[in-house]
Amino acid sequence: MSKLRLAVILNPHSNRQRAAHQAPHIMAMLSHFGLEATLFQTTHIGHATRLAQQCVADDNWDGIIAAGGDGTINEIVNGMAGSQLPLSFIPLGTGNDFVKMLKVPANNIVEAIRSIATNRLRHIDLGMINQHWFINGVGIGLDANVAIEAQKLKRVKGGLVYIIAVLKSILSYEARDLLIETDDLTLQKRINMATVGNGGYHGGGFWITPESQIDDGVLDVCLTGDQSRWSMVRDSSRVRQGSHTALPSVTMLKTRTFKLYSERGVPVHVDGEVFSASLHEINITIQPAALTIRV
Ligand SMILES: Nc1ncnc2c1ncn2[C@@H]1O[C@H](COP(=O)(O)OP(=O)(O)OP(=O)(O)O)[C@@H](O)[C@H]1O
Repeated sequence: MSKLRLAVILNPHSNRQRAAHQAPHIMAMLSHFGLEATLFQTTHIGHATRLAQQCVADDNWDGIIAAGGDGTINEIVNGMAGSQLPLSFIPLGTGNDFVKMLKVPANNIVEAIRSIATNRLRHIDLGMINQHWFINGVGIGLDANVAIEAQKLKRVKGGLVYIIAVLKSILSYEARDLLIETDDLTLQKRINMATVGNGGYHGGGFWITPESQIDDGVLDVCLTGDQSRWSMVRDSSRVRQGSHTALPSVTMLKTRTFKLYSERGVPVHVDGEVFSASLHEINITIQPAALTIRV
């Protein structure tokens, strides 16, 4: 069998620039495992989308490897829409939430590449929010405020960023009155946080939608009602274990469509990156088996 030709799209900026140092090791390991790879490094926000579009148009590759975190994967997926080209993952990000659904080990480049070399293909679902693809999830409200706060913490490293951002958001975010429509119901409720998951882990390891499967054709939704700041702090450890779903303040739903209207704008993150500081209308759908992955 001829060697697989793979385009590696690496974001040197991932995990506070730590990813930049990994490029030589990644290329050496790809070669070690018999893969023919070419490295493309992103130079600016949005560049991974352009590079992925170019790879699809070239018609010269057997696949793309996303070397970065969830934001990089999101940009690449948005450049690959409609393509059959398989996507693989070398997790180099801060949260690396999406790959937790794949058992691809974070911080272990050798194991990630060994797994790519086994050449197993899978079809997975993608979500779409207001004409933009997502692979892992959308966070609305407090969850998105966490992403906005995390962006501001330029000097803090690793997982600590998310812990500080979560605590700051719990102290400052005000719940909104939302109108939500799913496949089966219409809800009018004061909501602190709404998470719409294709994957199950969000915000750096919080297992917010623990029943999520990336190939089941449905979105899992977690709605958290208005609650006291103390109960939010108390419950956050339960969210890490996914045992929050039975709490009275939590509503879990499954749906293929999710619409939201809010008079007061809500902050939104998509795959962990800030999408908007204030949206009044959100339209989310699931596109079953929209992406081929090689993992
Ligand atoms: N050369 C670059 N300089 C600055 N920002 C970049 C560059 N290339 C890409 N980016 C932006 O960096 C963002 C964050 O990258 P990424 O998600 O890979 O890392 P992370 O935030 O550390 O990880 P995670 O999302 O898993 O927590 C991407 O959404 C992308 O827009």
